Amino acid sequence: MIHSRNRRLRVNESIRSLVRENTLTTDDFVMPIFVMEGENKQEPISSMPGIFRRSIDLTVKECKELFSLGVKSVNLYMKVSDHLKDNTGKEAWNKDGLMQNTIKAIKDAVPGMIVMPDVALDPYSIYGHDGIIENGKILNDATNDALARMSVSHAEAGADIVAPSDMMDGRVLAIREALEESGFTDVGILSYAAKYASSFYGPFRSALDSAPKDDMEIPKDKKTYQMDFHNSREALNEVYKDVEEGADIIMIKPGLPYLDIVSKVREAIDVPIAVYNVSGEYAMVKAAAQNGWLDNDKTIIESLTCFKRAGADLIFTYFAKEAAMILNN
Ligand SMILES: NCc1[nH]cc(CCC(=O)O)c1CC(=O)O
Ligand SMILES: [Mg+2]
Repeated sequence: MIHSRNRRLRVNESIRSLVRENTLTTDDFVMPIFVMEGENKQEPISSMPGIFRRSIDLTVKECKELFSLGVKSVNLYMKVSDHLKDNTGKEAWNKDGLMQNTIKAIKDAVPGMIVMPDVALDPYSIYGHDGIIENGKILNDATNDALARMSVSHAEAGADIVAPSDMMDGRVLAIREALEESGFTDVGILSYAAKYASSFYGPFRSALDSAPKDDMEIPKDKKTYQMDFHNSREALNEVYKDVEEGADIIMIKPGLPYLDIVSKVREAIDVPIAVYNVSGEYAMVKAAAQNGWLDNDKTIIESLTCFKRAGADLIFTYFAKEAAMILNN
């Protein structure tokens, strides 16, 4: 006769919720946002149904809505006009640039919103790379100087936390030192510490027109700086270094196919862990849901909860608004 019956704790929703180990709330969400020049403009991103590029005014409106739904952080990406792109990425630290003006506008309208600008050169690079290029190579240290200037200009505009997503070595230290020297001791760094070279970034790159250019003279992919997806121990090596250099929060990216990495890093470190449910993961769920092959709402909540189970504290997800509406109901 069996005495131990695990099904006892599953007989109804009340008992299930009583013994539940992880809970998803809107407190966990960071919403990535795409911004473009202009006024009263909103353009759909075809590979990401339900996601738009918006001008600053409509972005502010969206932020108010997000905040009222309980989403208290946004991660900002700029669609940079072609004529502003070059190899140095200098538009990235223009005091009057699209990013800087967006940060100011959001902090003015929704002061409680945690604003996390993306720090990386790719949207500003004529080559679509996260670094400055010389003789066909991505320069590490020169790129770090640029990222530090960019971060300080974000802090001057009012950013709460800068989020370097480039994967140059030593950039967390370079950014931390520049922020300290400029007096921004309270501006945090969320570092994309273990970021893999992934096919799941496709829809994002088309949203910003930021894919590496097909040119014989430059690397055709990001494999000399982003990590090799065959590796897992290497993620710890990356994370330890960024924490030592002063990262306040570290990020694992992509998300769903990389939950083993999240779990492994969770066991190794005690700083908050962010995970990025990237554009390709969003596109897969949306495509299946639109075909009636998956239940949209249930699949979203299950996927996001799995990030919590794996050990993530914060979730960057394009589902943030939709998931907040589902959870609030
Ligand atoms: N610095 C680039 C950057 N920052 C965030 C993403 C991807 C996000 C997503 O796919 O949702 C990328 C793309 C890339 O590395 O090419
Ligand atoms: Mg690193």
